[in-house]
Amino acid sequence: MEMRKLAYLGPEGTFTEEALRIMSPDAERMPCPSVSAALDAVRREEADAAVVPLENSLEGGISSTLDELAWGQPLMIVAELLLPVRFSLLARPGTEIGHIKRVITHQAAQTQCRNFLARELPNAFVIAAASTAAAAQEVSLPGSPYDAAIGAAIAGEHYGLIEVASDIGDRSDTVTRFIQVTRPGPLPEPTGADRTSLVAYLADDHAGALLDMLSQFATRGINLTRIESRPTGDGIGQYFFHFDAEGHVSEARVGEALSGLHRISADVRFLGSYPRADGLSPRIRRGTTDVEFAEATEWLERIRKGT
Ligand SMILES: O=C(O)C(=O)Cc1ccccc1
Repeated sequence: MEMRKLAYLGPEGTFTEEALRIMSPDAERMPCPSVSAALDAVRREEADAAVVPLENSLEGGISSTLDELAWGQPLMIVAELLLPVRFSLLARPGTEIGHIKRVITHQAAQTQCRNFLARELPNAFVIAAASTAAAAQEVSLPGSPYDAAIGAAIAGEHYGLIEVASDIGDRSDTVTRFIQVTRPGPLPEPTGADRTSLVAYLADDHAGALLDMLSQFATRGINLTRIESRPTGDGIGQYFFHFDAEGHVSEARVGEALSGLHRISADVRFLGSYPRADGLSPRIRRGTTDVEFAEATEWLERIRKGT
């Protein structure tokens, strides 16, 4: 079998690379300079799949990924992974913490190390990089204007930096959710512990418009694991919604909720049904099993035929 080629948020040494190595240890790796570049590599068929960060337990959704999935040529999530992340302060050998004035890192890392930065480096400027490894690489360049990077300890090793401080995250139990994305195709088989992701755009703005969308899930007994509003770009107050729901679209209650959502929305983009990394199965409410949906459909057919 030909080796699968996986694009990811690079360069070498990102947390995303760590996630990719766990998800697909045998794949060929294609580091990309941004989430957009990784997803576009899949769209252009230069890669079979991409691994990108989606969500963090401290910060919520990673906006760049959410927006990339919502617009452009559709892509489909086929797998997810939860990865605990630990941050280190990385600098060129010989650097003392007292001399660090300019720090570079990924925005998600900055937010997760906010307390450390306020306490230990209150006067340092923090500059955003495309990834934590891009930041480490930048600090390693001769004549770099940056004194330190925040990233994985392994990125420090890779780019010849030392760990000035380790485990500097505000919480030690922070987890990041990474996804593997392909071009639309056959769905992963249902496992009984699945997640379905989608985005929905409002048909018309009215009181209770979001409640109407949520009701589609609620009346079918579907628990949501994430909901996020993102601006459409059309002006202040114009939003669309990301939903992660428990279950697989092949299950009746999830399918019915999605058709209901389709009826009341301007557009629904299906982003995939795939196994949950935590393996948790939903509690299925009475009256929402596949058997009960099938019985109800048969009953309706009988009364319509008058039999
Ligand atoms: O920049 C990285 O290394 C990434 O993979 C993105 C990221 C940044 C901070 C926390 C989790 C993921």
